[in-house]
Amino acid sequence: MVHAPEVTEYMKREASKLDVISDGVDAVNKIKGQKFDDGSKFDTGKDKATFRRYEEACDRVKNFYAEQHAKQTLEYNLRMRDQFKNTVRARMSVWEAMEMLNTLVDESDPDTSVGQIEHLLQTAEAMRRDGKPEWMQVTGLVHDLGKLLCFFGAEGQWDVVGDTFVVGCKFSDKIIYPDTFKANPDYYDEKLQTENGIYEPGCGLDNVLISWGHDEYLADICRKQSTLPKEAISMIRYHSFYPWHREGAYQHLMNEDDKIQLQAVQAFNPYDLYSKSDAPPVVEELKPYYQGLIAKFFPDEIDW
Ligand SMILES: O[C@H]1[C@H](O)[C@@H](O)[C@H](O)[C@@H](O)[C@H]1O
Ligand SMILES: [Fe+2]
Ligand SMILES: [Fe+2]
Repeated sequence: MVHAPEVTEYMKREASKLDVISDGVDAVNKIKGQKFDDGSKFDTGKDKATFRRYEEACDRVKNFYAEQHAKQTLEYNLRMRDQFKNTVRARMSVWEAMEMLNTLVDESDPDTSVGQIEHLLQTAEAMRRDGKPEWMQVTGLVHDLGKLLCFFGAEGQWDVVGDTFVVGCKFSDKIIYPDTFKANPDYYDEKLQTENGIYEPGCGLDNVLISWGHDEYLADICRKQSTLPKEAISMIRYHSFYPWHREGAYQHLMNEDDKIQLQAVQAFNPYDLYSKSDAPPVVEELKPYYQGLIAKFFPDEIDW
């Protein structure tokens, strides 16, 4: 994997800001014990502890996860990957995709009920305010575009949004509402419920099947059709992977490069999560700036 020099430099600066040592397991533990969002200057205007309170969430959120955890099986995952490989659902620009998402309200999210175009602009704007590099701002801008799946024949929202986890090995107890996996057929398959399941220890997360949804879908599109660096692809692919990037699960499946990718994802996370309480952005005012950025990393039209 080639890392552009400016990306490597950026990651070094982030790492030193967060006081993260590059040894992966330690990095996770160290980050877990401290506030890894300290690198961001923006003020949420809301206590950070009030985000992601799933025990107190409304029934909409609880029902969503009950359904998702019952239905995301290994078999389903493989079927979806196969179905998506080499097929195109639509052709449109990044901005058109953002507008299409405008009407979607995410049922899994206890922290926001604004349309997705606003959430994307809030994320990117928080990064811009903090002087983050352009490739990262554009990553913030597009990171949830995979939710377009909702318009492309998804069965519901359970196969599009929500936190993600690994399928094909034991369901981690670091996933929210872990008891709900008792309704998943894989839970009763002994081969799939060992620590490693179908994987080799240290195989690297590139080789691991993450539950199907907007992250896997968009990461694949950006890998193939954008010039974004690997760190950006990881920010997209793992941004919902809270059991890993926040709770430290699945360390036994990581390889050396995943340790670097983890730092990138942790640098991304506060902008995604805490910008949800920012004032709603004025879409038309921001459009020219972000269209300029999009043009630097994406072709005019994308195969979705
Ligand atoms: O409810 C949210 C939402 O669906 C986000 O887009 C996803 O990235 C999060 O992980 C999830 O918790
Ligand atoms: Fe997301
Ligand atoms: Fe998001």
